[in-house]
Amino acid sequence: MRLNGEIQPEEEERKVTDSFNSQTYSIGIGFPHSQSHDLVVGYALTSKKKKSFLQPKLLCLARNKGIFFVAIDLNRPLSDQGPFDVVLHKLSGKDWCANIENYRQKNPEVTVLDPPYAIEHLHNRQSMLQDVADLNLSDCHGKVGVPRQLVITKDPSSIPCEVNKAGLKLPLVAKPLVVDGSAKSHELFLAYDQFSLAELEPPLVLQEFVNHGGILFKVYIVGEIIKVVRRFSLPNVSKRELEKVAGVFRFPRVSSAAASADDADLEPSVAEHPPQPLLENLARELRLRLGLRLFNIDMIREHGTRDVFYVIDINYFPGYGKMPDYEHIFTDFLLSLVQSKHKKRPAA
Ligand SMILES: Nc1ncnc2c1ncn2[C@@H]1O[C@H](COP(=O)(O)OP(=O)(O)OP(=O)(O)O)[C@@H](O)[C@H]1O
Ligand SMILES: O=P(O)(O)O[C@H]1[C@H](OP(=O)(O)O)[C@@H](OP(=O)(O)O)[C@@H](O)[C@@H](O)[C@@H]1OP(=O)(O)O
Ligand SMILES: [Mg+2]
Ligand SMILES: [Mg+2]
Repeated sequence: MRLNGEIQPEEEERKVTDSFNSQTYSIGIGFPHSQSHDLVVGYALTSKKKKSFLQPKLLCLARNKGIFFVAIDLNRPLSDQGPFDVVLHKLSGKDWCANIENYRQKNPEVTVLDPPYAIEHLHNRQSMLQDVADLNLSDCHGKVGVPRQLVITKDPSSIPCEVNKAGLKLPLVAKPLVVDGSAKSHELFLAYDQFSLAELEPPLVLQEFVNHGGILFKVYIVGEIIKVVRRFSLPNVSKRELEKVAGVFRFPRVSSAAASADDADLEPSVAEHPPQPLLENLARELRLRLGLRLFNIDMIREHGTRDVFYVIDINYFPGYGKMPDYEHIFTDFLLSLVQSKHKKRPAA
């Protein structure tokens, strides 16, 4: 069976191979299990996301489990397409948000991952961390907070004074306030003195830099599943360095690199993952409060402590393609959505 618009593993394989001009790897294409109802997942994703997420290994496994991925045609009304059981989306723009929200309300039987108003909450670096700050999570397994931060919306010349008034400690990480998927919204700076910050362009968030031994934990959430990976991050800034250096310095997307720090030879006190019960608490609370099922959390451990953690970033529908075992985790998650829907349905 081929659904209208369904992406085939072999098609995706060809595309991936063509675009990277790399070695072709062969994938066995199985037949869907005979199930009373296959699961149709409509997707609306950027081409970058399609490439990283819809990998042949995901499409193959999905097909074997009776899950079919179908591209949503953005030039046709959503109501004319499908029917879908699930809609996966990550696209920017007000039109798309209005469109998908309207579809969601008219089709309550379709699971839209996730509601656009909930995703919107993560598009601002102040609102994205508000729920973590409100949580004030501190239990016997550790403490999770957010670094102190200040929002600057206008007049960069007022920054030095605002930073003093707020009593923020240097160095500071300057981040664009709005995260809209553009490269610019990931342009970050490290500021060693408050005067140089006047060079930057608001709207910005100025966040205290927390020494964390150069290692960051990416906590991926897929529904109820949590998967943690280690990534390289910025090194500690010593007092001596802070006294000697002045200025603002742009730094690269160090922790987004596919190279994982999982196999690196690290100091155990830096490398040790955050305690599982703490992560479970945090993930459960954020899932509920944010109303999202697909996101990741960037977490760091304050250097020299065992159990003081900070959340510095939350991302919607992150790069799951880099998460080990993502194809199994994701297909199981999609199937669980339908199973829980059937359970909820009252007996006829
Ligand atoms: N407050 C902080 N203290 C220490 N390091 C930080 C802090 N904020 C950011 N960093 C470092 O800068 C990196 C990028 O910051 P952040 O994750 O906020 O940006 P982003 O552009 O949203 O990244 P992503 O690619 O994860 O979306 C972090 O992964 C971490 O290495
Ligand atoms: O670049 P990747 O695909 O790996 O995914 C990154 C993703 O980019 P994409 O959604 O365009 O793919 C980013 O989204 P935007 O903020 O730019 O919207 C953000 O979520 C990063 O945190 C992800 O990296 P990860 O946190 O998983 O390392
Ligand atoms: Mg980040
Ligand atoms: Mg981010």
